Amino acid sequence: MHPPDADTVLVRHGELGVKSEQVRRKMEDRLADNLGAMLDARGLSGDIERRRNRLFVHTDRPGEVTAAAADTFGVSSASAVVTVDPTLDAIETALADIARERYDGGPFAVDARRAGPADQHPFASTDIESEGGAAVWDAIESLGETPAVDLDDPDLELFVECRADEAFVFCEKRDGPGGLPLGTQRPVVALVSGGIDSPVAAWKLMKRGAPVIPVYVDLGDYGGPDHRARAISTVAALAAYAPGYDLSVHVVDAGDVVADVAESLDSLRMLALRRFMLAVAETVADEHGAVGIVTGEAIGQKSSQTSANVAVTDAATTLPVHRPNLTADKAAITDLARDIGTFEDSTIDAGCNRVAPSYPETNASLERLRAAEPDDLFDLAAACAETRDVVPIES
Ligand SMILES: Nc1ncnc2c1ncn2[C@@H]1O[C@H](COP(=O)(O)OP(=O)(O)OP(=O)(O)O)[C@@H](O)[C@H]1O
Repeated sequence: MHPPDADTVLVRHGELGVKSEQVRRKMEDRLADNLGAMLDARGLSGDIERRRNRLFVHTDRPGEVTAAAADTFGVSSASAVVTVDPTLDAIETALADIARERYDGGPFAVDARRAGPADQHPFASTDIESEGGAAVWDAIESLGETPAVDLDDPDLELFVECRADEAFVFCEKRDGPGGLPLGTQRPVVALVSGGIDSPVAAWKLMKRGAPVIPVYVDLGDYGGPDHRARAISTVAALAAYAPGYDLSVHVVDAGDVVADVAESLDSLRMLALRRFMLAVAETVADEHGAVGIVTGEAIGQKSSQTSANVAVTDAATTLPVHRPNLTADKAAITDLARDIGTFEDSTIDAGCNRVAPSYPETNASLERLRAAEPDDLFDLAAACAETRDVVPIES
């Protein structure tokens, strides 16, 4: 919901404000570029104006631009605003106009803030709230309704940000993902299986500014075309957050290796496969200048993810393995998957065969694992990675 006359979207970016001037400016540039790409991807137009600690998008489609900003990494919140003179009269008029158009029953509240030196305006923020509140009250009465105020749980919340030269009046603060603008960190390889967890993990790295290079390891008879298609469609859902970035999926055909490992290893099977996948990811990372690998693992969620097993799988690569889900409960990961739009694709029935053994090791030692896994496991990983397919994804 936005003011009927809104022609500007105010975009806030929380964490950038604490950076040094130089870093902040670079990150703001990146954020403005990413927001521009997001608008283009959605067929929206708008002039992006940069001001200290804020971006302003001047647009004739404020609702859709607000939604686009709220999907852009680095944005903490966005509001479609009407801009008025920083006088009590002008603010009251704007508040009353919004109330007349947007009131739909229930209590209201006015929340005002004033930025800048205290003597800049001949009124305080509390004056805006009380005088503005009275104007809203009258506006609701003029509709033949009975107004009520509830500062804690209003149905209609009206906001005012009053600055030296102008005041912004709005009725929604839409939360963005927060984090940092995409592209402000070096890329990482994302091992994406298409399950619930790994797309969420990749999204979390993107949220902190790191572009991802998705890698899917095709398990052959243990996976199949549906499993592969599922992984690709979860990446397509992630790509909606990253217009202008290449999220092509690197599909590595590992059917023979998986079959071999499944036949020759029992309780250590999954750990050898995970190490194989990390080695595949490292090969792709080296080619693309990526500086880490992200997986969807969470401590103890599966037998291959006990704290002991995570330690032995890590030893397969010299790159850092990022596990942003590490301490998250499954329910929280699933909620986030729903919020970011990957859940639906992740839960398509992929009809794959179970590769996990009935009695998996939960406390593996590196010595035992090295002795059991094929001697040339990492050479095989490099060879499979070399012959991979790259599946383009539209963003
Ligand atoms: N076929 C695969 N291709 C790429 N990465 C994979 C694949 N299978 C597993 N991984 C990586 O290893 C992690 C742990 O594997 P696990 O077997 O728990 O995955 P999953 O349950 O199939 O999927 P998810 O972890 O995404 O829910 C995954 O989160 C993912 O990062």
